[in-house]
Amino acid sequence: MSLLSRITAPTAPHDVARLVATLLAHRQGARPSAPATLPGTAARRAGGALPTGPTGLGTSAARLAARKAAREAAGPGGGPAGDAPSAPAERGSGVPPLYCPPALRDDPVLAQEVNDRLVGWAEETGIYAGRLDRVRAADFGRLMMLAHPDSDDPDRLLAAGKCALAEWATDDYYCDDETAGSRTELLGSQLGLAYTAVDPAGLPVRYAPALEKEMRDDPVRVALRSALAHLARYAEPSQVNRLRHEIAVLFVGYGQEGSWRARGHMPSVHEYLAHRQINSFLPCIALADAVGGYALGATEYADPRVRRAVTTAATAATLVNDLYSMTKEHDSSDVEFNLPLVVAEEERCSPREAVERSAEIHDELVHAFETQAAALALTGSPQLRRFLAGVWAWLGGNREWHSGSSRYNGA
Ligand SMILES: CC(C)=CCC/C(C)=C(\C)COP(=O)(O)OP(=O)(O)O
Repeated sequence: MSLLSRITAPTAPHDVARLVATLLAHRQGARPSAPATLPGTAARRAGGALPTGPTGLGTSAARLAARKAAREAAGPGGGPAGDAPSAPAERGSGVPPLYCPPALRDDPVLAQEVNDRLVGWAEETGIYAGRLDRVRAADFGRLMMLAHPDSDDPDRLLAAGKCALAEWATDDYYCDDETAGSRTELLGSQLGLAYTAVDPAGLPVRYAPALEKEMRDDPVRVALRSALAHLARYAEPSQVNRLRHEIAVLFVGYGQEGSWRARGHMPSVHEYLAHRQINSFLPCIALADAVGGYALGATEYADPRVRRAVTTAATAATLVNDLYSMTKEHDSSDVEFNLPLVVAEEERCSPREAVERSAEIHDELVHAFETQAAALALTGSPQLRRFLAGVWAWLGGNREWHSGSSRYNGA
């Protein structure tokens, strides 16, 4: 069975029939049963990861500051009683069942090979120095294995893993981990130089060595440059260029979050959701074809309908991150943002209601992608069909990884 044929309802054999069934189910408000849920994601333990406090105009900045102060006062892992699902055994278990495909394969041997090589590479670049045990435990190799089931090639998976880890390191080092040295006032300067690692600046000869030194002196920039070089062994220039574009967009998102942090701004739900489209896993998802060993053409990738579908999927995948990382973010001494927090703030609802509402929003986006992808598959190229199937598979692998990774489950 092709990956694509698993995107839509399995009962209807014909593509058009499947599309009609999907559209009708959505229009009638029926809730198609989700594909089999994956181990560890079904528990519905209510958590209180969100704060209560004063409401009304102008109070969100105060709440941000108060939350940060409370976390600092509570110390590592601490928090007001009943304010978060912070007991390690409960971590990740407050996530409601999500409408999300299952991971299409589990190959621990392949995952470990990719992970070992990825950690070795991280050590060479200098990212996460002194924290490599945590990187190993988070098992980004497993994420690549789960999210790209149409490649058994560890080196292709490694190339994608390097890109992902370098993008994550950019976030950790520059944006939201003060223990890794992030400082909001430096964010724009650092992102500007980091982008140069991805899209080299052609300087006059006299100035090139100084810039080259800047590139080599910073582990994040070393990692970004090295990751793109590895990917270029497998990707066509148009695919590398696609990644550059997605990384540029990602960096805009990093800057937006930095601006919120700097001025103590709590975004509205619509503002946050638009942000989560750009500060998202799209740079990872965009590699589905390069990792799979084929190329979706630049024109088809840029088709607004394809863009809409792919960005919708990327937002959904990133909301999975929001749901699974709530506890990690609550325990952090830094100011963090996630959808449940933003929903609770705007809707003045309980933490549990905000989590449920966030899960509904996620599900709506996955249904939307499913419908859009089914329609596109009818008229698109074989490469587009395979790509959309790859995006679907990425969603399943992503959720499976989040449900088990020590990054979110407090190992
Ligand atoms: C791999 C990649 C493209 C990452 C970029 C965006 C990113 C860091 C996430 C989508 C994860 O969000 P967040 O900042 O909340 O990260 P963690 O929860 O700390 O993993």
